[in-house]
Amino acid sequence: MRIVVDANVPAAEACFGELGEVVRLAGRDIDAHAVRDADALVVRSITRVDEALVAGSRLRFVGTCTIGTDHVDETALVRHGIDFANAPGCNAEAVVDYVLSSLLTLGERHDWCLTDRRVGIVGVGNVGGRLLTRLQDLGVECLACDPPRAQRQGASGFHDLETLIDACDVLCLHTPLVRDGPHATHHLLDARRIAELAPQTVLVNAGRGDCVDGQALRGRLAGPGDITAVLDVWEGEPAIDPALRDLAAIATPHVAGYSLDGKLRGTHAVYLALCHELGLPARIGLADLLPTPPLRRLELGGGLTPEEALRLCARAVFDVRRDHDRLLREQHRQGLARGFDACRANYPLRREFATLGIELGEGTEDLAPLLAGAGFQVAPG
Ligand SMILES: NC(=O)C1=CN([C@@H]2O[C@H](COP(=O)(O)OP(=O)(O)OC[C@H]3O[C@@H](n4cnc5c(N)ncnc54)[C@H](O)[C@@H]3O)[C@@H](O)[C@H]2O)C=CC1
Ligand SMILES: O=C(O)C(=O)[C@H](O)COP(=O)(O)O
Repeated sequence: MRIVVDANVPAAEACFGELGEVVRLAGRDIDAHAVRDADALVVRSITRVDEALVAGSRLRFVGTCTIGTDHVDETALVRHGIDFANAPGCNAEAVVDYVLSSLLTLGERHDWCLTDRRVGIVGVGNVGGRLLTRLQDLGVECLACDPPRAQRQGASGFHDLETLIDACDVLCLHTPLVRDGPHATHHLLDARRIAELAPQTVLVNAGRGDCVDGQALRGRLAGPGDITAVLDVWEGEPAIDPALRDLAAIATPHVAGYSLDGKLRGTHAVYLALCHELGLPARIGLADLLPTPPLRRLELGGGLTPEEALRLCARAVFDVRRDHDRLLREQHRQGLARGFDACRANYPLRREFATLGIELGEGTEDLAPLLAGAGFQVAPG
């Protein structure tokens, strides 16, 4: 059994190696020729899996170690009798860490507290739902917008996008890219909606680049310049618009979900699906793959405001400013596309907030609900 695997899938040998011969290829180099003799294909989001890729192959399984599936033509796979799996929820916690790190950074820069903001969440699935829970646990007021869920479950608890645009200080997009149909998300934030954002709004896009009209956003940032953008995803990746990048307060190369935990969950979910497909027992557990985190415990003394304590703990695990700086540096060094991809291929070790245990020293016990709400493990000192 020959299994072609994207080079950016961690632990592929450990998982898929016991099922067959693993052939590693850069995601952008996986083409029809590369999969012609493959039985299974394991990708991430940058390989377009369509009729042209699979038609002349003997593939019987395709797995993507990602949440998003917009790079996969599932109809073509069905046509060719190829089974398909993705990894729902695998890196949702990492994306939430990314959003919290970004908002804590902007709060520090602009002298506001996260807990004073009203946050609108567009797309309340695995990512948006966990963001909602963590923000509410932090005491942040949130409004949710998810028309497909509202249609299925009833409108209670959901608002329309216009309400969020009118009422929220922060707007976080966590929608999949859907090109057609009643809930299409392509340019969900189009020129009109971008113009309607109130001055001082913070827009976070960690869904898909095409959900926002980048040209209109660039115009708003370059013209009035009265809103703030945090962009992890872009139209035209990897050759993103450098003018938009330079206008974004935080610009990162599609790495919001790039915790090691999230990536390994993605690999493991697809491994389980392939084992199931082959009727074989899954011998590798997720715990076998996850190494001990480099920082396991942090003890807080006194003297910090709640927001400072939160920022300190968040930055001990993940600091989004590192990824912003790396993107600028690598794109200046290597050019837009190569720099973008290099940041992702050589991504430094990152763990999730939940891997850090926080001990509360005397006088800091009151911070427990806040830090637990942010996702850390909190133990009394
Ligand atoms: N930047 C990154 O590294 C990552 C980006 N993503 C992106 O985030 C997306 C969301 O991820 P999950 O929450 O795990 O997916 P999910 O499928 O669990 O949730 C997506 C939610 O969006 C809602 N939705 C669909 N159309 C909508 C519309 N027009 N308006 C508002 N809501 C709408 C759906 O009903 C669903 O509840 C993924 O599809 C992927 O494109 C996911 C992980 C990492
Ligand atoms: O899971 C998703 O969906 C994502 O957007 C991934 O984090 C993207 O990772 P790569 O496919 O770009 O490695």
